[in-house]
Amino acid sequence: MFAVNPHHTARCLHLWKWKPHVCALRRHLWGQPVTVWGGDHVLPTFHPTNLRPAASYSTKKERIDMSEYDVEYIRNFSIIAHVDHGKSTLADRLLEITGCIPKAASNKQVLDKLQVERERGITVKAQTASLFYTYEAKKYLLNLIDTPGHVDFSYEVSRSLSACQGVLLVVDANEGIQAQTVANFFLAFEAQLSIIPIINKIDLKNADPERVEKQIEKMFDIPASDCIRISAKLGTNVETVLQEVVRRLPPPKIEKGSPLKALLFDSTFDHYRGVVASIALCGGDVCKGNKIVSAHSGKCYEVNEVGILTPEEVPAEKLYAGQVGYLIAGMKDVQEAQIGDTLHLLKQPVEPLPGFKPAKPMVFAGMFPVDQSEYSNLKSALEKLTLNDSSVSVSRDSSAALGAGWRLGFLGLLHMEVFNQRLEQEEYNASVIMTSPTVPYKAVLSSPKLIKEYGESEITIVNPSAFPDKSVVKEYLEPMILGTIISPDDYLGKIMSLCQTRRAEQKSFLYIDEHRIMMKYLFPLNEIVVDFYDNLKSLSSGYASFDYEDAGYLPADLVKMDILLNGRPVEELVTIAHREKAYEVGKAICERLRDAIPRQLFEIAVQASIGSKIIARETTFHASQNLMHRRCDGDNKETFDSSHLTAAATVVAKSIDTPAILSDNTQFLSENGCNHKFFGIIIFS
Ligand SMILES: Nc1nc2c(ncn2[C@@H]2O[C@H](COP(=O)(O)OP(=O)(O)OP(=O)(O)O)[C@@H](O)[C@H]2O)c(=O)[nH]1
Repeated sequence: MFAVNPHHTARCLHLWKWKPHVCALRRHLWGQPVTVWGGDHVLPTFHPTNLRPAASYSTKKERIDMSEYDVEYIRNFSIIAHVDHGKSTLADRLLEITGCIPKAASNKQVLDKLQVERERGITVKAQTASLFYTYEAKKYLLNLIDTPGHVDFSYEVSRSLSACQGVLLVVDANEGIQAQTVANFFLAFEAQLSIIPIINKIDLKNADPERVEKQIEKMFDIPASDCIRISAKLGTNVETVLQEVVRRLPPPKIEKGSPLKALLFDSTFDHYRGVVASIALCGGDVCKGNKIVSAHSGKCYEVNEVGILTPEEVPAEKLYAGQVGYLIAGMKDVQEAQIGDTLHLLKQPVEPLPGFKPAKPMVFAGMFPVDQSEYSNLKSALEKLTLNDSSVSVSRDSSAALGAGWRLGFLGLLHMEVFNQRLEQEEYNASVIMTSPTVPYKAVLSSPKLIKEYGESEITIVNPSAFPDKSVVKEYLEPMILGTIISPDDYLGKIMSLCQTRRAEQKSFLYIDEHRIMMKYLFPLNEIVVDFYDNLKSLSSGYASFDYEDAGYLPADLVKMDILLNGRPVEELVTIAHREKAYEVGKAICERLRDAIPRQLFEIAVQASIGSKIIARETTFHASQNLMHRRCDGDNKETFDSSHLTAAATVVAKSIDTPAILSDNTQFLSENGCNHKFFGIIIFS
């Protein structure tokens, strides 16, 4: 549709020197959107001090002997909790007590190793650490998995739980049970794991552990006396946690006498060594030189290395039944390490383990290289990163304005932002343009010709520009979610009216203590995916929490809305809206585009249309109008953003045949870790 303008591309590239982040253009236009281990020879910095002195562990690559840890002395557990309730801080203390890391005030969220985790202060990738703990004169091997708290990463939690027999359910002594506490409890409960409730942050002035214990008793039917009160920050009572892990959690169930049967529950990619697979051994043992087979692909590999994480890699002579560790076996192709796969020895097949339900993407967006010559580099970066994050779905996509790219599916917007940030950071160093996110709609086709073409009558639409016309469709379906909101009852009225404006239907209502309520609502996914959580947080002064689960599809009266610039439809700006809200959405997009497109010496008509009917129109400001949109951050440094903004700027620029330069925006880090940005201006030169 539009020719690529090299002048524009060069300018965009120039702007990329600021290392842009993902922006929520949608916020603006639509009203609101592992560690990679060191090289083979990198030695672990930390080590189980109770096994060998530090001095002997500095130059040679030694192999640890894991044979003394018989299954009855093994405990595999995850730490689960609502966001910020202190999982990673508790993990730090457990690592210190067991000597995995030296005690130091600087130990802060040691297991959050990714740059994105450190910058955002949240866990996005589950992380394993093997702790060695002596209790009543017996040596125990405790395998701990620190998990993320945010709903977008609950897939990481459910995978981690498959390698465990128990969990530490951490609850903040001040905030009490929150939405993700409930969601995580049920994940553990459904997996039939033993649950140890931990009341954390008892050092806080407003801590009320008694109230939280009562909540736990009422909500989860766990006696208050089972709760352990701790301060992970100060280390108060943390040793008790270790003792209770040994006492209350069962050892792993293994198949005695079985040959190797290992669950591949996570993987990371190392540029030098290929796939580093996290495995839990349900039977048999594995060591260097073994020939193993993937039950999923039938491919055979020779094991190069096995080991444990302390949390750094420590190679082991052998891993035994019940143990959790890592395995490197020359899997070079990213498709080879299927999460949920069962590994067994060559010629000794076993019944494969049940595996995992594949992750279901909730949000889709287009991703394009800034410069098309970067396509193959970006492709390889994407392949590698998707190995570290298998919950992202990838398919090819192309756009007239943005060239060849991909359509990616994410578990939520935070997930999408984190994925992009990782792509730009770490060793991938890729510059990308992201288009506005959309949810996956479905259409039940009525046209026999189309049914034949697609090979099925129900199709999923992940790209709004491919939304089929009403004339060939029996009905449209939209994705639904069951949302859980927990809040003090003071905000009840405001929350209920917010939910009403989002087309939600209340399903249940419960007081979890005298003042806190838990409500369940059925929402269209599209209504909550972008700004719902922020609105909820701001109207409840930060006290309400929100979590959701998939609730299938329901019929909906959907329409495809085109956005026209000077009468020309712009493919990349197509959006899908509910008919009831189409006018509101169209008007908001037009107004934002009007503000976003800088003043010209001529006027630009911005219109929203459904079919041939124009439903909203705005005209851009004339150059003579003195309008100032600039916004700067606290330090008065200009920050700006590339992704969605650039997608819009590029298509807008091409639509009016003018090169674009992007300018400043502001950003803030909301409480749930979402990095939201607003852009201020697009200047055309
Ligand atoms: N006062 C106090 N603060 C704590 C305690 N434990 C954790 N914190 C603080 O709570 C904040 C969140 O702690 P994290 O350990 O990152 O929480 P998390 O549950 O791992 O967070 P996510 O991984 O993002 O879900 C940090 O600022 C910690 O310093 C505690 O016992 N007392």
